[in-house]
Amino acid sequence: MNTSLSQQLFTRGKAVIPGGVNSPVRAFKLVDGTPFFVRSAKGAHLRDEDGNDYIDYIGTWGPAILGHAPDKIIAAVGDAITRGLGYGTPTAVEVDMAETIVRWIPSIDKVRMTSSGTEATMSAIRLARGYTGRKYIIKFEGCYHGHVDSLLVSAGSGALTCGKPDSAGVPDAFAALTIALPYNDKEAVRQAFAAHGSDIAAIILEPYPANAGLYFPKDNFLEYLRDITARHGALLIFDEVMTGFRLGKDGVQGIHGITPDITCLGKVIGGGLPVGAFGGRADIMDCVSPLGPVYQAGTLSGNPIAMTAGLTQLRELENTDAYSRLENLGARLEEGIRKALADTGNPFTFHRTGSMFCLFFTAKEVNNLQDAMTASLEQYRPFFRSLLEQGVYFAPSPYETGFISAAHTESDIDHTVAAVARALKSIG
Ligand SMILES: Cc1ncc(COP(=O)(O)O)c(C=O)c1O
Ligand SMILES: N[C@H](C=O)CCC(=O)O
Repeated sequence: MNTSLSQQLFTRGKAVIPGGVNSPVRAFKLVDGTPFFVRSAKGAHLRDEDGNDYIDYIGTWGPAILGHAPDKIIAAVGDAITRGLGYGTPTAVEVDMAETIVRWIPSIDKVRMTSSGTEATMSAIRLARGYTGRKYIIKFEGCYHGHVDSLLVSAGSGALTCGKPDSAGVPDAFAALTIALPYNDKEAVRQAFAAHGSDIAAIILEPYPANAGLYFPKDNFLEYLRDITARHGALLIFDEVMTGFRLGKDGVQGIHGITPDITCLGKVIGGGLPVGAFGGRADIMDCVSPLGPVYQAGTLSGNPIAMTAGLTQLRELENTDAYSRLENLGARLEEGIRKALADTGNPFTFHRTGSMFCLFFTAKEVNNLQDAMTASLEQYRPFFRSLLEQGVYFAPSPYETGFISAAHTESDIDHTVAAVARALKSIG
């Protein structure tokens, strides 16, 4: 595979952009590689500057649930830009977007749009502190909530990939207000509330953690968190930036029948453009400025082009059989990968829910960050490289989740399964 143009661009990029990338996980640092530079994308495929084609399982890190550049989103955005790129005034499409989110997610009475998932989680914890008048936030090790100062404590995703789960630049005084606990550990949560109960403003979590691999709640962990927060007057914040509208219309909360107080959204609701949102119960959301004392704002928040892209994507999800297609494609991939693992005698752990999946290079059951860290990086590296050389793009880090889009074809999936089988054989 010729990647000379990508290599030249990376050299130029590194001279003027830290690490040559605008978000660390793109740098291929952990897999000792050179990132490919994308020229165009359509459906489930990426084309790089050298003309190589890849079946993509990153999907812009989640937003591209219908695949890249879906015709309907491109047409809607094309139409919207003829009326201007943004006005800094309220628009009809923002109201349509808010009504759609409120209709799909029963725990949300009111919602405020932001320009990223980071802004959504940052605003949500400020709101929780403002509403409760308390200072501590509980998060879980390996969960990633964007690059919010006080949430870059035991963080997943690029922070974990780059070996910096506790970022430099976060004052000790901020980090001291974040209590990081192991996911799925009810006893640790109980002890934190026993020690600090009346000072805990909120628990924030990815209900299905997907930034240190992908793992799931067990033994009614989410129900336990709902109960203990309610008993102590703390808020429960579900960060569904990744899972919201990806796993169905009402996210993980819908799957488990849990009502969080605040929900953070992003990725899919932007249709590929920069969007985030946080929403929840009316009495909590009414604490947000201009109604209440918690300040929150954004020059480009609710940008009409981004709202148009996101709303078009949500309507497509509502009006087509996309979720059942995603489940079928996911099941096909899972069956193929499990067979490849069995055929090659590899005992690795594979997790999937709907269109999200993760292969851990460990035989251990994975229920938290510590389990996820037992996965072998030495095996992931050549596995990743072998796939890439076969034109299949999995995440350049074992701590990220794979995404399938409704634009993947059965033949894409079968090609991928064959590539995975060859990659597994090649690592022995
Ligand atoms: C669960 C979760 N929360 C928050 C974020 C932050 O979103 P963004 O990168 O749009 O700021 C991300 C991804 O980056 C995420 O996966
Ligand atoms: N895992 C991250 C978000 O979900 C990856 C996106 C990024 O940080 O660039």
